[in-house]
Amino acid sequence: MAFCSPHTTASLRSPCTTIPNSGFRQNQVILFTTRSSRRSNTRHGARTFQVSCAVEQPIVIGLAADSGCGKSTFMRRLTSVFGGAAEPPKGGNPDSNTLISDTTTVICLDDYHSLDRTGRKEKGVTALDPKANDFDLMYEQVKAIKEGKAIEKPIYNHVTGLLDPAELIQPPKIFVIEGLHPMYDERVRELLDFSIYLDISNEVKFAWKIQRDMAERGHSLESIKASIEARKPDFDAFIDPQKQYADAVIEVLPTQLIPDDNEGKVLRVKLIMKEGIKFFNPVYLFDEGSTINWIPCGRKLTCSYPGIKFSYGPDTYFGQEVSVLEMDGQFDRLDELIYVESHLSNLSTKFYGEVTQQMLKHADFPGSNNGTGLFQTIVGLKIRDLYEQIIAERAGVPAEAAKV
Ligand SMILES: Nc1ncnc2c1ncn2[C@@H]1O[C@H](COP(=O)(O)OP(=O)(O)OP(=O)(O)O)[C@@H](O)[C@H]1O
Ligand SMILES: O=C(CO)[C@H](O)[C@H](O)COP(=O)(O)O
Repeated sequence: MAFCSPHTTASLRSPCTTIPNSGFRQNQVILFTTRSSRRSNTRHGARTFQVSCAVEQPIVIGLAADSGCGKSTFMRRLTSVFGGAAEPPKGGNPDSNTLISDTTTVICLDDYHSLDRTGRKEKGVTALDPKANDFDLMYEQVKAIKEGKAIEKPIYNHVTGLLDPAELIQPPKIFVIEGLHPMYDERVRELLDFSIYLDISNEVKFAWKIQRDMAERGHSLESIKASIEARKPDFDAFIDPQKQYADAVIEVLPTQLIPDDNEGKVLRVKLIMKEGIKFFNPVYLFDEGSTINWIPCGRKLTCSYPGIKFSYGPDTYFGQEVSVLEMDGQFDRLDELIYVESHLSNLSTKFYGEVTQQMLKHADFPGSNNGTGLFQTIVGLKIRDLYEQIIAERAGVPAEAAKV
């Protein structure tokens, strides 16, 4: 237990002062307890009370996906839910893969490649192969962060293909590990408070890769095809199986609204949510646990061809009970999303229309007119809620008191 200052009246959001050699620092998650009784004197709402404060350990979120499958876009939506912009560490390596905001630090697990680009080529392994990654170090460092300790994390430089000198990472409130293998190693998996897998079907992955790598990186169609084919066996062996461990999966498929569609522009997106996860109540449409098909196009929602279809219901996924919310099609007018939002429950919003507001705020992000953006935003809100509930439980206060 570290003291802010004895007998200070403070609010839940007040920062502690730095306590030398304590491992505690300013602006970390702070829990308040009185010395006499934890529960009876904790702050809720506008009441304040005399406190001492202890810094809590970060919560750890895992986000898994193949390269080019929307992890960065998802992270931008997540950090926005917490209210701040994420930036690379100030004054550090310009090729750092890390993004830091007031609340979150996102590290890219590519930084745990044990073989650089040349090393992989010499050994004939891809970056997806566990042999090219240092899982012992990954485990030790994620564990250290979770215990509230700073780490010296290596950097994999995507510009040069080399392993650069390490960067200092301080424990944040929310630590996100994104990349190819957040749920691969059982020890790392056990450290995760919540995990997400972005499951992009081959057809869609191909369409996105072409769009980005041809338009933005000058790659040829043939080289993109070859790169996808070369990665596929290792993707199937080491990356894809992680989805069975995820608490939420966002699955992106070609639309079923256009027969034999091969353009990949209209998407069918599923949000697969595991049942029975502490602090995570799956979102539902109309009636929890029922099976629902809903075509909202009409007076309240403008839909051009091929329209929009929602489905919701219980299912099983790798033998586990899940709820699945599905959206096929795309929005014509994003402001009308409020109509859809008003029919969804358990969204963990703080006010009516927060999903729509978030979507409008980032209307220029890829996927903002379809289920990818909608479900990424919803998962971001669920993570905020999970965070607040974990913090509240640790503090022994009602969840309301730990709102960010
Ligand atoms: N929801 C989406 N809808 C359409 N295109 C998308 C979507 N998400 C991502 N993309 C496309 O995929 C590209 C890669 O997205 P993003 O940078 O978020 O992925 P990433 O997983 O972080 O990639 P990498 O690991 O290679 O850095 C984007 O430039 C965009 O072209
Ligand atoms: O799958 C990847 C994850 O982003 C990359 O291909 C891997 O990190 C290797 O990077 P590079 O191609 O820059 O050498």
